[in-house]
Amino acid sequence: MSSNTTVHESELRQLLGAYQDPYLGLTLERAGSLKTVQVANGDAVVGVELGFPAGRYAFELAAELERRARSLSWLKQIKVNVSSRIASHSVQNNLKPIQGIRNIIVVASGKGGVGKSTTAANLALGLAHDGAAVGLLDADIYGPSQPQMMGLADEKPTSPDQKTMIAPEAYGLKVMSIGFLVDVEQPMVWRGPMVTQALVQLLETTRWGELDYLVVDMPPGTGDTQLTLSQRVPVSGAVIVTTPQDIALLDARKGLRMFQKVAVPVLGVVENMSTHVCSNCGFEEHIFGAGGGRRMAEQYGVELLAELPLDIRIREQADGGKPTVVAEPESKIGRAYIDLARRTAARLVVAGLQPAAAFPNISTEDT
Ligand SMILES: Nc1ncnc2c1ncn2[C@@H]1O[C@H](COP(=O)(O)OP(=O)(O)OP(=O)(O)O)[C@@H](O)[C@H]1O
Repeated sequence: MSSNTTVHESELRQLLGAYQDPYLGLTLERAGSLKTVQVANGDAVVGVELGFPAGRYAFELAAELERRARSLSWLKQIKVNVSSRIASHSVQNNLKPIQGIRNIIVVASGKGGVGKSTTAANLALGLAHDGAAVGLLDADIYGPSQPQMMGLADEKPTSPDQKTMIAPEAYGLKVMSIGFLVDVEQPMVWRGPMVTQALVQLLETTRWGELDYLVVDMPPGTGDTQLTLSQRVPVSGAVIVTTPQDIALLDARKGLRMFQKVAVPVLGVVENMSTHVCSNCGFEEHIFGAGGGRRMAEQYGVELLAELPLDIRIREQADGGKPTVVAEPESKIGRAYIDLARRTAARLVVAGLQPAAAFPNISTEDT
């Protein structure tokens, strides 16, 4: 290799390595994503490997890096190849990961009705949209809504061997729900330990196959059931869904505290129904005040993963069995959900690189 080539390679590596990835919030160098840089006679080939599913962003990133590289006077041609490799991230240290499932992401809320299930469905679909193998476990025992939302209300799991269950599939996702097995019209009268046991069994007896991510729609709230579940399920990270009122009433903070207690990294917060979009004129308004989610995220040192509007289409599409990411992936809201998925997966990567960054800055004395 000529010394010129070595100099060119290190110049190119330095230039591209300094690129700040918007999802990771880190440079490619710091994230360890710049895998190969080869230069021969002024022609360069670069390999970038992201730790999260990137979908179209892979092409956008490649184009951006190629554009930056063209500032180098010696460069004749460049080809940047961006790929994704999703690693298994660590789980609470007393638990064993479930074979075949690389990462379990739980979606939780401080209280009911904040849009946790809708967010979980669109997050799972967003990850799949970007190319990941994804499963969705509806653990919302008090109101299992994933069968309806995923258009699987008339489906049931099958169990040819009477020991394991084959989950129904929708939009490329394996979906398992307590709602497939119990009558959703009947109020659940199970006590905490029964709930946890049933859900752990559901998780362990489903044939998930190889999954990059299993998204778990948790029961709403932060009581004993949720706490035990967070201790029993080997979780890589948690997403907390809130509304502006939830933030004002500090319900969301209970969620942060619960995951801190069980040493599960909080990947971030989603502020749902943060604005209202008028179905007549499309006007978007902060009816509950602006910036609550951002302020809370800053205060507790967690990421604000998304701010989603209160929009009738989100409800209609979810209730109609076709959540926004599949109904309208190119719409503003569809793109916001896909962005949420990328951001969440990227936070897992960062949590692996900088473990302390994923723990909320909340004192245990706080209630
Ligand atoms: N951003 C939104 N815009 C409009 N409607 C929404 C939005 N998010 C959720 N909804 C609707 O609000 C209702 C409650 O949402 P969802 O079931 O997701 O909440 P949840 O927090 O999971 O509730 P639960 O605690 O009862 O399980 C649903 O009808 C859903 O379609």
